[in-house]
Amino acid sequence: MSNIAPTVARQALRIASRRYPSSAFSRLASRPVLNDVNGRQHYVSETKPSNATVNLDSAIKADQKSFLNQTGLRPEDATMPATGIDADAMMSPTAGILKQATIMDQGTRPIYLDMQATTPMDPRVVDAMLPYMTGLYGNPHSRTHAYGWEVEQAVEQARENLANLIGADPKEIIFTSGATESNNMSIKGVARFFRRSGKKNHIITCQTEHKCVLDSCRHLQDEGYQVTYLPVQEDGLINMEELEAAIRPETAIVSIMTVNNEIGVVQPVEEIGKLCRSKKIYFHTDAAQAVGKIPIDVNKMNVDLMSISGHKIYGPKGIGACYVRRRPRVRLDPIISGGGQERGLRSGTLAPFLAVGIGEAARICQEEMKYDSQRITKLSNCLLEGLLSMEHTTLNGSRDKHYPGCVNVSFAYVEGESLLMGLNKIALSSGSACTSASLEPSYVLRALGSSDESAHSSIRFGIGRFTTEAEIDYVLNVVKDRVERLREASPLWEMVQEGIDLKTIEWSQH
Ligand SMILES: Cc1ncc(COP(=O)(O)O)c(C=O)c1O
Ligand code: FES
Repeated sequence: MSNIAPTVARQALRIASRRYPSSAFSRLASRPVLNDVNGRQHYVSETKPSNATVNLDSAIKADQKSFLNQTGLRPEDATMPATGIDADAMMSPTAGILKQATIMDQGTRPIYLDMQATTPMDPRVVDAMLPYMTGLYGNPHSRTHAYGWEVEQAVEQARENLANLIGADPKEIIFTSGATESNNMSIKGVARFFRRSGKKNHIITCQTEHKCVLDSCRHLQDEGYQVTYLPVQEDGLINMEELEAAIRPETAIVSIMTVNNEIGVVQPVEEIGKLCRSKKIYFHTDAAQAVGKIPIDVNKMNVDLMSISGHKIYGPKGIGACYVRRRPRVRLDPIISGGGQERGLRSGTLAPFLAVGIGEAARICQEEMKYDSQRITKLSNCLLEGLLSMEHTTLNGSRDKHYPGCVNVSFAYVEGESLLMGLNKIALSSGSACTSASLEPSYVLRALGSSDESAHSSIRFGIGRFTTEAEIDYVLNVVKDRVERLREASPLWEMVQEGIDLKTIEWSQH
């Protein structure tokens, strides 16, 4: 079907473009098509071939080559440590670094280092989705004709890809709108099922979870549930003994995330799973930041429910999945009722183009995890070594139990917001996207025991599949420069340089 699908889509496009000559349809229809080695067709972007048809390595090399052509730099200059390169010169319109920030052609943009908030869609994902937005428009739940069958087949293939990525059975994958919905569905669903049986009324989670987990628990407290919010240690990890001590006979579910979105620490999920299984308690993990980035096996980890998000794995926004174990069977009440789709757990017509998107994203993640992980680790080490070479600079969270694509660093004696403003040519965040609008210090860093000042002076650098070495060089150079300048302007920094211990000073109150 993969051979037929794009052909049908192109036919639909041709018809639509004849009918609406000045529409997006006609622009799409006039784009040339390339066949890949499997005979699949891909639309070619207006300026360069789709990445679907080129090896990523050669794409990166081609990008570097055009960067060098534009800048006139020699290859050895472009890859050498950042110190010799003037950061502002690199950002000049002729330098091309801004354009390198995005693989799409949407004009110049800041360098994107906010991969925890969202990732750009991989062009191969866009290619896979396109036919399902045009010619293949059937309802996947239609059983009586080909329009339904052909999209159902594509949705099931996507389900299989996701299942393969986490070592599950495709029947255990429930499509949702994203990790927020999957978290709500898992925690509220299990809690409400148990309340009906009147046996269990206790949940265990952790203080550094994503807001949607914490808020789901708060809602359940309003409904009469008891919730334990476990603290974390200084390195951001939970203490297994504290978890064990928190378990009660009435505990229905333990919800602890795999990779933290602010500091990148990896919780001991395998141990948590083992403990929960031995106590016959369901284990849910929010793996939005982990799936596709680090190896995940739901059976090895004894996970019963797992939340996954499309837009964190180079797939589309608005779709995610929930892994719900079948053996032993996990019981939960659906939060969305209706036509009984998705094993009755999530009613509503599926969006096939989004399902195909997350499925293709999962396939690519699985195929390229080793390669991506090596690249990201190399870039991350480079960035981290460079940042930590500045004095009074620390990594937040554990260094060894850590996903390298998330580097959260505290710059003492620098005000975080001023630093972010000084770094306006880099898209960065000082915490999670949903809370960064407030100037409150991050609750995650506070839970690690950071002071307000330290939490305020922290920045999260998110490295991903399309981040380049030149970008990291540039970022390192500018951050060093801005931190130095801000510190030079700080009276506190001057006192520290003079050897005064700030803790011994009694500040007068006005
Ligand atoms: C750990 C974690 N959980 C849940 C979410 C929410 O995911 P979604 O945007 O798919 O609802 C995010 C993303 O912000 C996240 O980082
Ligand atoms: S020196 Fe390796 S990424 Fe900068």
